[in-house]
Amino acid sequence: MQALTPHVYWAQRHGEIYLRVEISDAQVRKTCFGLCDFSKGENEYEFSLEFLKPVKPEVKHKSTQRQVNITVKKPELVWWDRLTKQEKKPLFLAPDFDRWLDESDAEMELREKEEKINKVSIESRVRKDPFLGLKKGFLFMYNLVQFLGYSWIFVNMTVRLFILGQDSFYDTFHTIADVMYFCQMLAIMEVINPAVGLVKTGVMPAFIQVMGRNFILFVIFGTLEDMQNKPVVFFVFYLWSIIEIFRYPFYMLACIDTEWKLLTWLRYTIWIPLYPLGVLAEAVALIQSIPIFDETKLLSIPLPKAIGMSLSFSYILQLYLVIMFLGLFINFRHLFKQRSRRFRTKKRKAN
Ligand SMILES: CCCCCCCCCCCCC[C@@H](O)CC(=O)SCCNC(=O)CCNC(=O)[C@H](O)C(C)(C)COP(=O)(O)OP(=O)(O)OC[C@H]1O[C@@H](n2cnc3c(N)ncnc32)[C@H](O)[C@@H]1OP(=O)(O)O
Repeated sequence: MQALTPHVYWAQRHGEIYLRVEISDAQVRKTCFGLCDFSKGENEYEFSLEFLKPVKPEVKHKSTQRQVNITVKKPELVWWDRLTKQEKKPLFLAPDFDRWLDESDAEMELREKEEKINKVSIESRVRKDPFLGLKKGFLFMYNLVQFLGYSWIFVNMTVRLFILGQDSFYDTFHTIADVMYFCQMLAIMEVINPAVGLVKTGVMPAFIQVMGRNFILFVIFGTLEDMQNKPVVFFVFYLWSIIEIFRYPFYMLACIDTEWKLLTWLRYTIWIPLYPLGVLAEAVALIQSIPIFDETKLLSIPLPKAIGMSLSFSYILQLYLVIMFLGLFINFRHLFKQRSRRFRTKKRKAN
C-alpha cells in the first residue's frame, strides 16, 4: 500500500523547530529526518524533510487526538531563513500560524526567557544565604560607626583649622588621637571581613592599608611624644579622614542596595590625588621620626654583649620606607582596577 503524505505545519524559535503533523490519533513509528513514518489504522503516512542546517539527533514527539507535535532542537541559537535545504517549499509544508513568530519577536521571547531564568537563579542564590540580612545589618552598623568617627575627626579638624589657623596643626594629636585610635582599631575588621567572606574583595590590599596606617598611628605617633605636636600629624589625619567620609557612606548604601552616582564617583576618584599625598605625608612622618628613635634608642633591638651595642629601630624604619612605596604601588593598582571595574560595569548597564 502506498503511504500518504500528511499536512505538516512548521514554526521556529532560535533554539528549536516545531512541526505539527495533521493526523489524529496517529502512532508514530519513526521520527528521524529525512523520513517520518506514521500509521493510523490501516493507513500509512510519511514525509521527509532535508533541514536547512544540521539538527540535534534527539527528537521529541507527542501524539494527541488531533495532531502529532514534533520538536527538533537546533545545535546553536540561530535563526534559519527557511526550513528546508531546497529553496522551493514542499507542497505538504506550510507555516504554523498558531506558533509563528518573526525573528525579532522570537528574539524578544528568548531574551525574556533568559531574564526570567537569571532572575530565578539570582533569587535562589540570594535565598540560599539565611544570614544575609544579619551580615548586611552588621556591615551597615560597622560602616555607620566608622562614618560617624571619621566625620567627627574631619569636622573637628576643619573647624579648628578655621578658628585657630596654622596653630591647630600643633595639637591635632591631642584632640583627635583617641577617636582615631578607636576608628583604626576597629578598621582591623576590614581585614577580617574579606577573610571570612563577608565582603567580596582581596584581603591583601586591606591588610596593607590597615597595618600601614596603624604602624604610623601606634608606633610613630603613639610611642614618640616628640612626634605628636608636629604639623605632619594634621596632614596625615586630614588625608585619611577625607576619603573615609565618602567611602563609608558608599558602603552603607551598598548594604541597602542603593547607589548615589556622585558618591560612587567620589569614592572611586578622590583616592587618585589623596593616596599618593597620604603616603607622602606618612613618609615625612617616618623620616622625621628616625633621628628621634636614634636619639632615644626607643624600640631598639639589643645585640649580644660582645658587640656592645644595639640595633636602632631607625634601620627598621628605613626598610619600612621601602616597603611603604611597594604597598603604595600594590594598593594604587588595586584601587585602579576597582575603579575601572566599577565604571566599566556601570557603562555596560547603561548601554
Ligand atoms: C607592620 C606591617 C605593615 C605591612 C604593610 C606595609 C605597607 C605599607 C603601605 C601602606 C600605604 C598606606 C597609605 C595610606 O594609609 C594612605 C591613605 O590612606 S591616604 C587617604 C586615601 N586613601 C584611600 O583612598 C584608601 C582608602 N581605602 C580603601 O579604599 C580600602 O581600604 C582598600 C582596601 C584599599 C580598597 O577597598 P576594597 O578592596 O574593599 O575595594 P572596594 O571599596 O571597591 O570594595 C569591593 C567590594 O566590597 C564591598 N565592601 C568592601 N568593604 C565593605 C564594607 N565595609 N561594607 C560593605 N561592603 C564593603 C564593596 O561594596 C564592593 O562591593 P561591590 O564590588 O559589590 O560594589
